[in-house]
Amino acid sequence: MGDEDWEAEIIKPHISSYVPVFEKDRYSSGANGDTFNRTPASSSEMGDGSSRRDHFMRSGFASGRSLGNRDPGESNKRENTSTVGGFGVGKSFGNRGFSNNKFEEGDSSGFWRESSIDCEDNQTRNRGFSKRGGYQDGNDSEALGSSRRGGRGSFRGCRGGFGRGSPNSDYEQDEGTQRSGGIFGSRRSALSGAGNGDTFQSRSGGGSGRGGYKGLNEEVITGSGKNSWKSEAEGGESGDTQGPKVTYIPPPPPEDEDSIFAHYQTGINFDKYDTILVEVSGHDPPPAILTFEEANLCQTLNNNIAKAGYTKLTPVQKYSIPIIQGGRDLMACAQTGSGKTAAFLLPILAHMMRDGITASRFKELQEPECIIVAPTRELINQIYLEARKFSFGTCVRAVVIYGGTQLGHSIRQIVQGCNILCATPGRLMDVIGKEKIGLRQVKYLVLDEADRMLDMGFGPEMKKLISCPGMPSKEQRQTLMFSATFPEEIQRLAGEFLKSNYLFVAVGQVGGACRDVQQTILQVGQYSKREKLVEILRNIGDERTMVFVETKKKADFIATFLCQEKISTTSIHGDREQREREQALGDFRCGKCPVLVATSVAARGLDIENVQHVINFDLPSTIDEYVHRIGRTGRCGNTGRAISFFDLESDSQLAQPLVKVLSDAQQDVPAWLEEIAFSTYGPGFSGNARGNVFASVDTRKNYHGKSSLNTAGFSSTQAPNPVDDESWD
Ligand SMILES: Nc1ncnc2c1ncn2[C@@H]1O[C@H](COP(=O)(O)OP(=O)(O)OP(=O)(O)O)[C@@H](O)[C@H]1O
Repeated sequence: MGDEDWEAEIIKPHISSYVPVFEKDRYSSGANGDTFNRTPASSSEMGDGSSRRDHFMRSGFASGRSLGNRDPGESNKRENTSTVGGFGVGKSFGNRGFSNNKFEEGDSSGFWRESSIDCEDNQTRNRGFSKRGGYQDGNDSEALGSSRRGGRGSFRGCRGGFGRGSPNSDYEQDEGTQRSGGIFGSRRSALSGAGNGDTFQSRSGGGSGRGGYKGLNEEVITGSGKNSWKSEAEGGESGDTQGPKVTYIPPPPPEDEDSIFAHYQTGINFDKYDTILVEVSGHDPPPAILTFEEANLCQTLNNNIAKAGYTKLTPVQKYSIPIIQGGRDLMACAQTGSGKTAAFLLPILAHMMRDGITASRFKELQEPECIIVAPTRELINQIYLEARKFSFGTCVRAVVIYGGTQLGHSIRQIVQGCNILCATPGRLMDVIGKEKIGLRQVKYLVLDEADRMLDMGFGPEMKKLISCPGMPSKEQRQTLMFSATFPEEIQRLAGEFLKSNYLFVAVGQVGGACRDVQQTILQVGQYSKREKLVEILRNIGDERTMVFVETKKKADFIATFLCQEKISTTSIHGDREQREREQALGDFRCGKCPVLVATSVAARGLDIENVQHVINFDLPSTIDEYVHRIGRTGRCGNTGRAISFFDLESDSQLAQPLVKVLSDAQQDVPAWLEEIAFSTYGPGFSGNARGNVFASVDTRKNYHGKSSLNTAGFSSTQAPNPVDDESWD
């Protein structure tokens, strides 16, 4: 059953995007009201669905935020048992300033491939955004999320019908949602969507007074004509003159050395990294290094590496560090949790130390030598913390800026001096537009989660970035791309950003899952999922667990449900305020809430100690997303477990790639899953056939891959890839 059904069901009463606050006298609530302490439920409370339901309905929602007692999957099968509480108490459905504006779709430029996949929101948005003021009759939780933000008027940017990602996910809805319509041109006057010339209505229209179609909680990038690269700083979230201001200033990270260098231990399988095959392709790659000493880093960097607890290089580091030090462009693909961040930070820092830096404090225009972009706020913040750690005690100053926070705060950070700028794309374009950041000195451009940064959600932004005035051409800068997954079509797009002689490093199988994660696929129908989830979580006890669901509203729903079940839970997704997102992550990190229900916004990059379990309550729509999600556990040689609920009705299309990922990672493949894969794809499908170890490698057909064990000296005798005269670049 689709999400639509659920949305239809919940038209009234409205559902808050918040995990509700519960009655304090009954339950011990977390600091932000989001949490419950996990205590075993009494059998009477847990007895059956109806008692749970009653309990759930009775249980408070003190703020009047209510939630229907069903998950999205149950909507039209079960009787509607809408809760008491109504909506809107304390969460206004104020004047959102929606209008009936229509935006002509602009030219989608042809750079990005179109697909026929429609975005989630063509329907829901059309329901939702046509009202001026008042509340939306669309009544999805996104709408509520918007209203929560006090009438900011938002447009989430239908993905224009050409997304690889899950149409209902909010993954893109961090920085890129509202921009994901495949926009290259003006944001103000035209909204590129599917590129088919159709029109669709803006959710926010221009009525927000914010000058366009910003996401629920994002800054917008817009402009037209010669200024089209510029941010609509004056009208955007970041603008000071229009629309409600985003005032959130994130608390500064702790400054003491212990906190800066806090790290978790590598796991028992860390040494097994040495047995992973590595393939480097491209002309004339430098030899890999085996030790940190061989990298010839300066003493301060070496000290910082030691304080960070790094004694041995991971494979991606062994290969990437010399490549970057050699001045080459790089596309590197290595499994989740295997140290890609340090693989680019260390050589960049080494060069900056060697070459000297130019930025000075309190210059109006700061000109960083390095720009790092990542798709989510939490991830870019994490990268910043790594940059801060490795640059500790040096003259290099790293700064982080991201959406959902006060622009003035970002600018204040920048003007204090900025050599490495870690940014989400939207905020980056804002500060460029405000002429706080100049690009002339950029020597290193890093795209973390590069496949995500280049897809239709962020790709247009990235293309704008490299076209910005002042940005050195690709020949003059070093461009570095890292991810655990690199679909071939995205690799092709990357050519526009990279020098033609870039090197491609594949550690293990491109897009493969981390072998340290034990993967289990359970056949669970959607009506049984909640029960199964509770059963699993009770068995798990207090071990840290991330539960992935497909939509924001479901994240709230499941988090609320788990709280009802007295399982300490918090949630993170794109409709939550940044403050709430950070609080949720903090509560999860410190163990106060051992369960984090998340959408795909948390699927990539997040490195949280001790996440022992990932549960895919809903499987994602793409296998790459699956690989990233389960990669939140089993990091850095530690082991982890991933359990996925496979719903026969909705997940069959994933059976075949799942079988492949499981077998490639040497996991048990359930017979029933193979059967589904077989029946879906016919007798030609051979799920267990591993095929080429590097099934998907460097898409430039004229490059031989040179494989080696990452002991660097040893070269395997793998047959060379077929050579083709033609190279796409
Ligand atoms: N050489 C090393 N020795 C010890 N720990 C390391 C080393 N390299 C990285 N780590 C640690 O391993 C963890 C995972 O690293 P990182 O987050 O860079 O992985 P990643 O490959 O970027 O993962 P993802 O694909 O999920 O983004 C971090 O806690 C990091 O500090």
